[in-house]
Amino acid sequence: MSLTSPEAFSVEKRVAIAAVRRACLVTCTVFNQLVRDRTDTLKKEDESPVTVGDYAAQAVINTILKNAFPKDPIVGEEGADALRQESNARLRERVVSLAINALQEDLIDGEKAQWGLGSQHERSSEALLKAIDEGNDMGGPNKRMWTVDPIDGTKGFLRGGQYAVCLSLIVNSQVVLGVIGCPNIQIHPASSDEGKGCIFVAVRGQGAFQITLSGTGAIKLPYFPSEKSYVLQSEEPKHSNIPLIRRVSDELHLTEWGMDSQAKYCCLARGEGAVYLRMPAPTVGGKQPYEERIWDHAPGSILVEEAGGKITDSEGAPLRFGLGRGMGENRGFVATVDEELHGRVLSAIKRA
Ligand SMILES: Nc1ncnc2c1ncn2[C@@H]1O[C@H](COP(=O)(O)OS(=O)(=O)O)[C@@H](OP(=O)(O)O)[C@H]1O
Ligand SMILES: [Mg+2]
Ligand SMILES: [Mg+2]
Ligand SMILES: [Mg+2]
Repeated sequence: MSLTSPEAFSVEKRVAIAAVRRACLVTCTVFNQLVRDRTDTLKKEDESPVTVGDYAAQAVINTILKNAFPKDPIVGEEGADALRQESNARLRERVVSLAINALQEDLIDGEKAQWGLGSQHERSSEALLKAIDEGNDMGGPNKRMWTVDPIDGTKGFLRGGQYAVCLSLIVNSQVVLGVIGCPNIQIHPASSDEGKGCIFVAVRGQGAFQITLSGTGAIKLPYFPSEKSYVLQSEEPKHSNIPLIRRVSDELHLTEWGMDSQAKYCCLARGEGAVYLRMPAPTVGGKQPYEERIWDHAPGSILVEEAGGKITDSEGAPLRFGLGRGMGENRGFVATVDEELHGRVLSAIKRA
Protein backbone atom coordinates (compact mmCIF):
# COMPACT_ATOMS: atom_id res chain seq x y z
CA MET A 1 0.00 0.00 0.00
CA SER A 2 1.51 3.35 -1.00
CA LEU A 3 1.56 6.34 1.31
CA THR A 4 -1.01 8.17 -0.82
CA SER A 5 -3.35 5.36 -1.86
CA PRO A 6 -6.94 6.17 -0.89
CA GLU A 7 -6.98 3.58 1.88
CA ALA A 8 -3.66 4.61 3.44
CA PHE A 9 -3.90 5.20 7.19
CA SER A 10 -7.65 4.59 7.34
CA VAL A 11 -7.45 2.64 10.62
CA GLU A 12 -5.07 5.21 12.11
CA LYS A 13 -7.47 7.96 11.09
CA ARG A 14 -10.46 6.30 12.75
CA VAL A 15 -8.53 5.59 15.94
CA ALA A 16 -7.17 9.15 16.05
CA ILE A 17 -10.62 10.68 15.60
CA ALA A 18 -12.03 8.42 18.34
CA ALA A 19 -9.17 9.40 20.67
CA VAL A 20 -9.53 13.12 20.01
CA ARG A 21 -13.30 12.99 20.43
CA ARG A 22 -13.03 11.25 23.81
CA ALA A 23 -10.31 13.67 24.91
CA CYS A 24 -12.59 16.57 23.98
CA LEU A 25 -15.22 15.06 26.29
CA VAL A 26 -12.68 15.35 29.08
CA THR A 27 -11.71 18.94 28.35
CA CYS A 28 -15.34 20.08 28.06
CA THR A 29 -16.17 18.40 31.39
CA VAL A 30 -13.16 19.98 33.05
CA PHE A 31 -14.06 23.41 31.78
CA ASN A 32 -17.68 23.14 32.85
CA GLN A 33 -17.04 21.66 36.28
CA LEU A 34 -13.58 22.40 37.50
CA VAL A 35 -11.55 25.11 35.92
CA ARG A 36 -13.61 27.99 37.22
CA ASP A 37 -12.02 27.97 40.66
CA ARG A 38 -8.50 27.32 39.29
CA THR A 39 -7.78 24.72 41.99
CA ASP A 40 -7.23 22.06 39.36
CA THR A 41 -4.28 23.82 37.75
CA LEU A 42 -0.54 23.45 38.36
CA LYS A 43 2.37 25.54 37.14
CA LYS A 44 5.16 23.72 35.30
CA GLU A 45 8.85 24.54 35.66
CA ASP A 46 8.63 27.00 32.76
CA GLU A 47 5.71 28.73 34.57
CA SER A 48 3.20 27.51 31.94
CA PRO A 49 -0.11 26.17 33.30
CA VAL A 50 -1.23 22.55 33.17
CA THR A 51 -4.68 21.43 34.27
CA VAL A 52 -6.34 18.16 35.21
CA GLY A 53 -7.76 18.42 31.68
CA ASP A 54 -4.30 18.23 30.07
CA TYR A 55 -3.33 15.15 32.12
CA ALA A 56 -6.65 13.32 31.74
CA ALA A 57 -6.89 14.04 28.01
CA GLN A 58 -3.35 12.71 27.46
CA ALA A 59 -4.20 9.59 29.54
CA VAL A 60 -7.25 8.95 27.34
CA ILE A 61 -5.47 9.50 24.02
CA ASN A 62 -2.43 7.42 24.97
CA THR A 63 -4.58 4.56 26.31
CA ILE A 64 -6.48 4.42 23.02
CA LEU A 65 -3.32 4.71 20.89
CA LYS A 66 -1.50 2.03 22.87
CA ASN A 67 -4.49 -0.34 22.64
CA ALA A 68 -4.65 0.06 18.86
CA PHE A 69 -0.92 0.36 18.05
CA PRO A 70 1.07 -1.09 20.97
CA LYS A 71 4.43 -0.70 19.24
CA ASP A 72 4.08 2.94 18.19
CA PRO A 73 6.06 5.43 20.30
CA ILE A 74 4.29 8.59 21.46
CA VAL A 75 5.80 12.06 21.79
CA GLY A 76 3.41 13.75 24.22
CA GLU A 77 3.62 17.11 25.95
CA GLU A 78 2.77 16.01 29.49
CA GLY A 79 4.33 13.61 32.00
CA ALA A 80 2.86 12.20 35.22
CA ASP A 81 5.70 13.04 37.67
CA ALA A 82 3.82 15.85 39.41
CA LEU A 83 0.70 13.68 39.73
CA ARG A 84 2.66 10.97 41.56
CA GLN A 85 3.54 13.37 44.38
CA GLU A 86 1.51 12.80 47.55
CA SER A 87 0.76 16.52 47.80
CA ASN A 88 -1.14 16.23 44.50
CA ALA A 89 -3.27 13.23 45.52
CA ARG A 90 -6.54 15.12 45.03
CA LEU A 91 -5.53 16.24 41.55
CA ARG A 92 -4.49 12.68 40.70
CA GLU A 93 -7.89 11.35 41.74
CA ARG A 94 -9.64 13.89 39.53
CA VAL A 95 -7.45 12.98 36.56
CA VAL A 96 -8.09 9.26 37.01
CA SER A 97 -11.85 9.62 37.38
CA LEU A 98 -12.11 11.97 34.36
CA ALA A 99 -10.06 9.59 32.20
CA ILE A 100 -12.08 6.53 33.26
CA ASN A 101 -15.36 8.29 32.53
CA ALA A 102 -14.23 9.31 29.05
CA LEU A 103 -12.89 5.83 28.26
CA GLN A 104 -16.19 4.28 29.37
CA GLU A 105 -18.48 6.56 27.33
CA ASP A 106 -20.73 4.70 24.90
CA LEU A 107 -19.14 3.81 21.59
CA ILE A 108 -20.30 5.59 18.48
CA ASP A 109 -20.58 4.20 14.96
CA GLY A 110 -17.32 2.84 13.63
CA GLU A 111 -15.54 2.81 16.99
CA LYS A 112 -14.16 -0.50 18.20
CA ALA A 113 -14.40 -1.47 21.86
CA GLN A 114 -10.77 -2.56 22.05
CA TRP A 115 -9.56 0.92 21.04
CA GLY A 116 -10.85 2.59 24.13
CA LEU A 117 -12.43 0.65 26.91
CA GLY A 118 -9.62 -1.69 27.84
CA SER A 119 -9.50 -4.04 30.78
CA GLN A 120 -10.28 -3.44 34.43
CA HIS A 121 -6.55 -3.15 34.97
CA GLU A 122 -6.31 -0.25 32.48
CA ARG A 123 -8.73 1.74 34.60
CA SER A 124 -6.50 1.70 37.65
CA SER A 125 -4.75 4.82 38.80
CA GLU A 126 -1.29 3.38 38.13
CA ALA A 127 -2.24 2.26 34.60
CA LEU A 128 -3.52 5.72 33.72
CA LEU A 129 -0.41 7.46 35.10
CA LYS A 130 1.65 5.01 33.09
CA ALA A 131 -0.43 5.85 30.01
CA ILE A 132 0.38 9.54 30.49
CA ASP A 133 4.08 8.64 30.73
CA GLU A 134 3.87 6.66 27.47
CA GLY A 135 4.20 10.10 25.90
CA ASN A 136 7.87 10.34 26.90
CA ASP A 137 9.37 9.27 23.58
CA MET A 138 12.22 11.48 22.39
CA GLY A 139 11.17 11.52 18.71
CA GLY A 140 13.71 11.29 15.90
CA PRO A 141 14.09 10.77 12.16
CA ASN A 142 13.64 7.16 11.09
CA LYS A 143 10.52 5.92 12.79
CA ARG A 144 6.77 5.91 12.96
CA MET A 145 5.52 7.93 15.97
CA TRP A 146 2.54 9.87 17.28
CA THR A 147 2.57 13.39 18.70
CA VAL A 148 0.05 14.35 21.38
CA ASP A 149 -0.78 17.80 22.70
CA PRO A 150 -3.76 17.05 24.95
CA ILE A 151 -4.65 20.72 25.34
CA ASP A 152 -2.89 23.15 23.04
CA GLY A 153 -3.44 26.72 24.13
CA THR A 154 -3.93 25.88 27.80
CA LYS A 155 -4.11 29.60 28.53
CA GLY A 156 -6.92 29.94 25.98
CA PHE A 157 -8.65 26.95 27.56
CA LEU A 158 -8.51 28.60 30.99
CA ARG A 159 -9.97 31.85 29.72
CA GLY A 160 -12.79 30.13 27.79
CA GLY A 161 -11.20 30.95 24.43
CA GLN A 162 -9.93 28.72 21.67
CA TYR A 163 -7.92 25.61 22.49
CA ALA A 164 -7.22 22.41 20.61
CA VAL A 165 -6.74 18.70 21.28
CA CYS A 166 -3.99 17.76 18.85
CA LEU A 167 -2.77 14.44 17.49
CA SER A 168 -0.50 13.58 14.58
CA LEU A 169 1.20 10.58 13.06
CA ILE A 170 4.72 11.09 11.71
CA VAL A 171 6.48 8.52 9.53
CA ASN A 172 10.18 9.02 8.78
CA SER A 173 10.00 12.74 9.64
CA GLN A 174 6.93 13.39 7.47
CA VAL A 175 3.56 14.15 9.00
CA VAL A 176 1.05 11.75 7.38
CA LEU A 177 -2.03 12.30 9.56
CA GLY A 178 -3.28 15.19 11.67
CA VAL A 179 -6.42 15.35 13.83
CA ILE A 180 -7.33 18.48 15.80
CA GLY A 181 -10.38 18.82 18.05
CA CYS A 182 -11.61 22.36 18.73
CA PRO A 183 -14.60 22.29 21.10
CA ASN A 184 -15.00 26.07 21.07
CA ILE A 185 -14.83 26.72 17.35
CA GLN A 186 -18.04 27.58 15.49
CA ILE A 187 -19.16 24.85 13.11
CA HIS A 188 -19.88 27.47 10.46
CA PRO A 189 -17.58 30.50 10.50
CA ALA A 190 -20.28 32.91 9.42
CA SER A 191 -23.16 31.74 11.57
CA SER A 192 -23.60 30.73 15.19
CA ASP A 193 -26.84 28.82 14.40
CA GLU A 194 -25.09 25.51 13.88
CA GLY A 195 -23.33 25.64 17.24
CA LYS A 196 -19.76 24.92 18.29
CA GLY A 197 -17.30 22.03 18.25
CA CYS A 198 -15.33 20.63 15.30
CA ILE A 199 -12.72 18.01 14.55
CA PHE A 200 -10.31 18.74 11.70
CA VAL A 201 -8.72 15.80 9.89
CA ALA A 202 -6.02 15.58 7.22
CA VAL A 203 -4.28 12.57 5.69
CA ARG A 204 -1.30 13.09 3.36
CA GLY A 205 -2.54 13.07 -0.24
CA GLN A 206 -6.20 12.73 0.78
CA GLY A 207 -7.20 16.33 1.53
CA ALA A 208 -8.41 18.06 4.69
CA PHE A 209 -11.87 17.83 6.22
CA GLN A 210 -13.94 19.24 9.04
CA ILE A 211 -16.50 17.15 10.93
CA THR A 212 -18.55 18.05 13.96
CA LEU A 213 -17.44 16.89 17.42
CA SER A 214 -20.09 14.20 17.23
CA GLY A 215 -18.61 12.94 13.96
CA THR A 216 -21.19 14.16 11.45
CA GLY A 217 -21.31 16.52 8.47
CA ALA A 218 -17.92 16.07 6.76
CA ILE A 219 -16.93 19.16 4.77
CA LYS A 220 -13.83 19.36 2.57
CA LEU A 221 -11.49 22.26 3.30
CA PRO A 222 -11.18 25.03 2.40
CA TYR A 223 -14.90 25.71 2.23
CA PHE A 224 -15.30 29.27 3.41
CA PRO A 225 -14.95 31.88 0.64
CA SER A 226 -11.33 32.76 1.23
CA GLU A 227 -11.07 35.68 3.66
CA LYS A 228 -7.95 37.48 2.53
CA SER A 229 -7.66 40.19 5.11
CA TYR A 230 -6.53 38.51 8.34
CA VAL A 231 -3.19 37.52 9.84
CA LEU A 232 -3.77 34.90 12.53
CA GLN A 233 -1.34 35.18 15.42
CA SER A 234 -0.87 34.14 19.05
CA GLU A 235 -3.10 35.60 21.70
CA GLU A 236 -0.32 35.31 24.28
CA PRO A 237 2.15 38.22 23.82
CA LYS A 238 5.06 36.26 25.34
CA HIS A 239 4.81 33.61 22.59
CA SER A 240 5.52 35.87 19.69
CA ASN A 241 7.14 39.07 18.37
CA ILE A 242 4.10 41.32 18.22
CA PRO A 243 5.79 44.49 16.89
CA LEU A 244 7.38 42.58 14.01
CA ILE A 245 4.08 40.91 13.09
CA ARG A 246 2.46 44.35 13.15
CA ARG A 247 5.01 45.74 10.68
CA VAL A 248 4.50 42.80 8.32
CA SER A 249 0.71 43.07 8.60
CA ASP A 250 0.78 46.81 7.90
CA GLU A 251 2.97 46.37 4.85
CA LEU A 252 0.63 43.72 3.43
CA HIS A 253 -2.53 45.65 4.44
CA LEU A 254 -3.70 42.78 6.63
CA THR A 255 -5.50 42.92 9.97
CA GLU A 256 -4.16 41.00 13.00
CA TRP A 257 -6.41 38.37 14.55
CA GLY A 258 -5.22 36.97 17.87
CA MET A 259 -6.24 33.42 18.73
CA ASP A 260 -4.92 30.73 21.08
CA SER A 261 -3.73 27.32 19.94
CA GLN A 262 -3.66 25.35 16.68
CA ALA A 263 -7.22 26.55 16.10
CA LYS A 264 -5.29 29.19 14.08
CA TYR A 265 -4.24 26.49 11.60
CA CYS A 266 -7.83 25.22 11.47
CA CYS A 267 -9.24 28.66 10.69
CA LEU A 268 -6.62 29.20 8.02
CA ALA A 269 -7.38 25.80 6.45
CA ARG A 270 -11.10 26.66 6.36
CA GLY A 271 -10.30 29.87 4.47
CA GLU A 272 -11.06 32.23 7.34
CA GLY A 273 -7.73 34.06 7.19
CA ALA A 274 -4.89 34.68 4.75
CA VAL A 275 -1.82 33.99 6.89
CA TYR A 276 -0.80 32.40 10.19
CA LEU A 277 2.35 34.17 11.31
CA ARG A 278 4.31 33.15 14.39
CA MET A 279 7.59 34.96 15.05
CA PRO A 280 9.86 34.19 18.02
CA ALA A 281 9.60 36.64 20.89
CA PRO A 282 12.80 38.63 21.48
CA THR A 283 14.98 36.93 24.10
CA VAL A 284 15.98 38.73 27.28
CA GLY A 285 19.10 38.51 29.44
CA GLY A 286 21.09 36.16 27.20
CA LYS A 287 18.40 33.46 27.42
CA GLN A 288 18.30 30.81 24.69
CA PRO A 289 15.48 31.38 22.19
CA TYR A 290 12.39 29.21 22.73
CA GLU A 291 12.57 25.93 20.79
CA GLU A 292 9.23 25.07 19.19
CA ARG A 293 7.81 21.57 19.88
CA ILE A 294 6.68 19.10 17.23
CA TRP A 295 3.27 18.53 18.86
CA ASP A 296 2.49 22.24 18.53
CA HIS A 297 2.82 22.27 14.72
CA ALA A 298 2.72 18.78 13.18
CA PRO A 299 -1.09 18.39 13.02
CA GLY A 300 -1.67 22.03 11.99
CA SER A 301 0.95 21.91 9.25
CA ILE A 302 -0.58 18.91 7.44
CA LEU A 303 -4.04 20.45 7.76
CA VAL A 304 -2.88 23.62 6.00
CA GLU A 305 -0.97 21.72 3.31
CA GLU A 306 -3.84 19.34 2.59
CA ALA A 307 -6.21 22.31 2.33
CA GLY A 308 -3.99 23.63 -0.48
CA GLY A 309 -1.86 26.04 1.56
CA LYS A 310 1.85 26.35 2.19
CA ILE A 311 3.88 26.35 5.41
CA THR A 312 7.60 26.95 6.08
CA ASP A 313 9.63 28.56 8.80
CA SER A 314 10.23 32.31 8.65
CA GLU A 315 13.30 31.83 6.42
CA GLY A 316 11.40 29.68 3.93
CA ALA A 317 12.86 26.35 5.15
CA PRO A 318 10.67 23.24 5.48
CA LEU A 319 9.49 22.33 8.99
CA ARG A 320 11.61 19.59 10.57
CA PHE A 321 9.71 16.96 12.54
CA GLY A 322 12.50 14.40 12.81
CA LEU A 323 14.97 16.16 15.09
CA GLY A 324 13.50 15.06 18.41
CA ARG A 325 10.81 16.60 20.62
CA GLY A 326 11.90 20.07 19.53
CA MET A 327 12.11 21.64 16.08
CA GLY A 328 15.70 22.88 16.31
CA GLU A 329 16.44 25.92 14.19
CA ASN A 330 12.91 26.17 12.77
CA ARG A 331 12.01 29.47 14.40
CA GLY A 332 9.05 31.48 13.28
CA PHE A 333 6.38 29.99 11.03
CA VAL A 334 4.60 31.29 7.96
CA ALA A 335 1.48 29.46 6.79
CA THR A 336 -0.66 30.84 3.98
CA VAL A 337 -3.66 29.82 1.94
CA ASP A 338 -1.74 30.28 -1.31
CA GLU A 339 1.80 30.13 -2.64
CA GLU A 340 2.01 33.66 -4.05
CA LEU A 341 1.10 35.27 -0.74
CA HIS A 342 3.60 33.02 1.05
CA GLY A 343 6.45 34.56 -0.98
CA ARG A 344 5.25 38.08 -0.26
CA VAL A 345 5.08 37.38 3.49
CA LEU A 346 8.65 36.01 3.55
CA SER A 347 9.89 39.15 1.73
CA ALA A 348 8.00 41.41 4.12
CA ILE A 349 9.56 39.60 7.10
CA LYS A 350 13.06 40.21 5.67
CA ARG A 351 12.33 43.92 5.36
CA ALA A 352 10.73 44.13 8.80
N1 LIG B 1 8.01 31.43 24.64
C1 LIG B 1 7.25 30.75 23.80
N2 LIG B 1 7.29 31.02 22.49
C2 LIG B 1 6.51 30.38 21.61
N3 LIG B 1 5.66 29.39 21.97
C3 LIG B 1 5.59 29.06 23.26
C4 LIG B 1 6.37 29.72 24.25
N4 LIG B 1 6.07 29.18 25.45
C5 LIG B 1 5.15 28.22 25.23
N5 LIG B 1 4.87 28.14 23.90
C6 LIG B 1 3.97 27.23 23.21
O1 LIG B 1 2.89 27.93 22.67
C7 LIG B 1 1.76 27.08 22.68
C8 LIG B 1 0.48 27.86 22.59
O2 LIG B 1 0.74 28.92 21.78
P1 LIG B 1 -0.28 29.49 20.77
O3 LIG B 1 0.38 30.50 19.91
O4 LIG B 1 -0.89 28.38 20.04
O5 LIG B 1 -1.37 30.13 21.64
S1 LIG B 1 -1.16 31.39 22.50
O6 LIG B 1 -1.97 32.43 21.93
O7 LIG B 1 0.26 31.76 22.47
O8 LIG B 1 -1.59 31.01 23.84
C9 LIG B 1 1.91 26.36 23.95
O9 LIG B 1 1.25 25.12 23.84
P2 LIG B 1 0.48 24.56 25.14
O10 LIG B 1 1.48 24.44 26.25
O11 LIG B 1 0.01 23.24 24.61
O12 LIG B 1 -0.64 25.50 25.43
C10 LIG B 1 3.42 26.17 24.12
O13 LIG B 1 3.87 24.94 23.67
MG1 LIG C 1 1.58 23.36 27.85
MG1 LIG D 1 0.75 23.22 22.65
MG1 LIG E 1 -0.56 21.55 25.63
